[in-house]
Amino acid sequence: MSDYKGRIGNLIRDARKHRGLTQSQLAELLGTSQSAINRIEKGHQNLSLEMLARIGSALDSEIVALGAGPTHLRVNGPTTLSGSIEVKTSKNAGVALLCASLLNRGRTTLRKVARIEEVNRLLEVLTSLGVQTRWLNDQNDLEIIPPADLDLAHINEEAARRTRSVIMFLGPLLHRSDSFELPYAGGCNLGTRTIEPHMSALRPFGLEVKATDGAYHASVNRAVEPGRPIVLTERGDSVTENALMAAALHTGTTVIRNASSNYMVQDLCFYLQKLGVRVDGIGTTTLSVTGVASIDVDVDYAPSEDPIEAMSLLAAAIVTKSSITITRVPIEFLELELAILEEMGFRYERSEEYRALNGETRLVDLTTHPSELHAPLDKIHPMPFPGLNIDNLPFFAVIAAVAEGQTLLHDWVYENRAIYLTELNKLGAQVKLLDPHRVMIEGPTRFSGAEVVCPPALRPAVVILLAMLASKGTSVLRSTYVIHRGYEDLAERLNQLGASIETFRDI
Ligand SMILES: CC(=O)N[C@H]1[C@@H](OP(=O)(O)OP(=O)(O)OC[C@H]2O[C@@H](n3ccc(=O)[nH]c3=O)[C@H](O)[C@@H]2O)O[C@H](CO)[C@@H](O)[C@@H]1O
Ligand SMILES: C=C(OP(=O)(O)O)C(=O)O
Repeated sequence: MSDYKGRIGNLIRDARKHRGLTQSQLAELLGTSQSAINRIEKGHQNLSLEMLARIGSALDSEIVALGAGPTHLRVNGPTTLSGSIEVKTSKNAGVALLCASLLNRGRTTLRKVARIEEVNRLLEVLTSLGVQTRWLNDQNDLEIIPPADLDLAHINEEAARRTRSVIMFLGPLLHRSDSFELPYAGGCNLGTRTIEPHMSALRPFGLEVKATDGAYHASVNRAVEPGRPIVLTERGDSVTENALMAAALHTGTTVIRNASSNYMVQDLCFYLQKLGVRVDGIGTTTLSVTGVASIDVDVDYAPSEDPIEAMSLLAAAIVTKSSITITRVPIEFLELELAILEEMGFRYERSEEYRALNGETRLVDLTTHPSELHAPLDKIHPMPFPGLNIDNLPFFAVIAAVAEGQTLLHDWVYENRAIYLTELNKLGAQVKLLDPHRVMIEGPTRFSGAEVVCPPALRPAVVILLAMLASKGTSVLRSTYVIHRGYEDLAERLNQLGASIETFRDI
């Protein structure tokens, strides 16, 4: 019995850390004392079901759900990987296209969609609005049929709050309704992520949004139209997507300046073209969109492969000093990353280029060779595309940890992401946080197994998993929902390459 209480205490501690709360902060949310939380976490306290439910809701985590507790991974290392693995389509194009399907009154079929939790949350939201969605086969083809009228009053708030992508409903919805509400967007906990750029991009289409009581209250003034080019205040991916979607159903030509030309934006542009929207300037920072008054077509689109998953697999091969073949790598979105890796001494071969199913994106197969890496001469920092991808930066932390010498990583983008990289120290790395945006990494590292709770951010969580593959002994990575948010069957697929990763639950 006391063991049972201890296990529940551990679950609560993990969920609290995952939310980034101290014991005192959780106590405050529950109207109790820090010492009570301490007793609960140590398993020294009887808990009523009601208290468990309150803790669960304060931590946004179901503490006790029969057979459905959080999943953890047990990793036995060190591993050498071998064989071949195919890159899946991207999370970020997947979610953008799900939002964009709301522009179309006809049926959208998306091919080979990544079957990940972020997509599942958006599908739950779409279903709650009355959209019919259906997985068609084990190839992950997905059919989406919107209703004549969306049931915005019954939006699944719980699902919506767990993803940031719901913010991309603003662009399509402003054409469907004069006033509507959306719950606040979630996503990775990376510090404050402003939505103001979205507002200033959509204001020219008459959208006004007030954010109060946990919701965005949107109203649309149909008399307002973009009279001059829309200049994005940030070259963000989802803000560009929102502006594109708003422009798609605006008759006339809208010019969007300082647009992101990143991979998910390009996939959205190709999809819009299939819907009959004219988009010029794809791949550049000035997009010109000639919209149509209504869209009602049955359309089929295949988003491209995920450059971030490809980078994750490259990092897996590098830290485990393995030779593997990674197929369907969207090379045009990974060229800079590979150039830096080459400078660091990474050896690999690449095949001839071929096209993704969207007929546009250039793909290659890469075969990695075990390489002795050294630190790069200059610091590594991300930039909007064609710079080094912002979501790829964390993978350079674990790569730098196996390289000889000192590497400086500068994540100017996110307030809270670099700090999670210091979790690598639990496995023996030397990652020094210089300030909230910069880490200095000293290699090479002899990783050794440890227990780590997933940080509340997708990429840093995967980085820790990859270091565990290279760690001697057994490691445990707890509460892995955040990884499933962006990767399909990652552990199983790494196991097919020879890793030893077991998935388990506490209760
Ligand atoms: C669903 C989706 O597609 N998510 C991606 C998208 O999120 P998303 O488009 O939502 O990114 P954000 O709007 O949160 O931007 C990321 C951060 O960069 C800052 N910023 C961005 C652009 C800029 O020119 N200047 C600037 O300062 C923002 O203030 C923010 O702090 O883009 C991020 C940055 O590539 C990626 O990490 C996310 O994976
Ligand atoms: C930050 C990320 O995602 P999101 O925008 O969905 O939080 C990511 O993909 O690394």
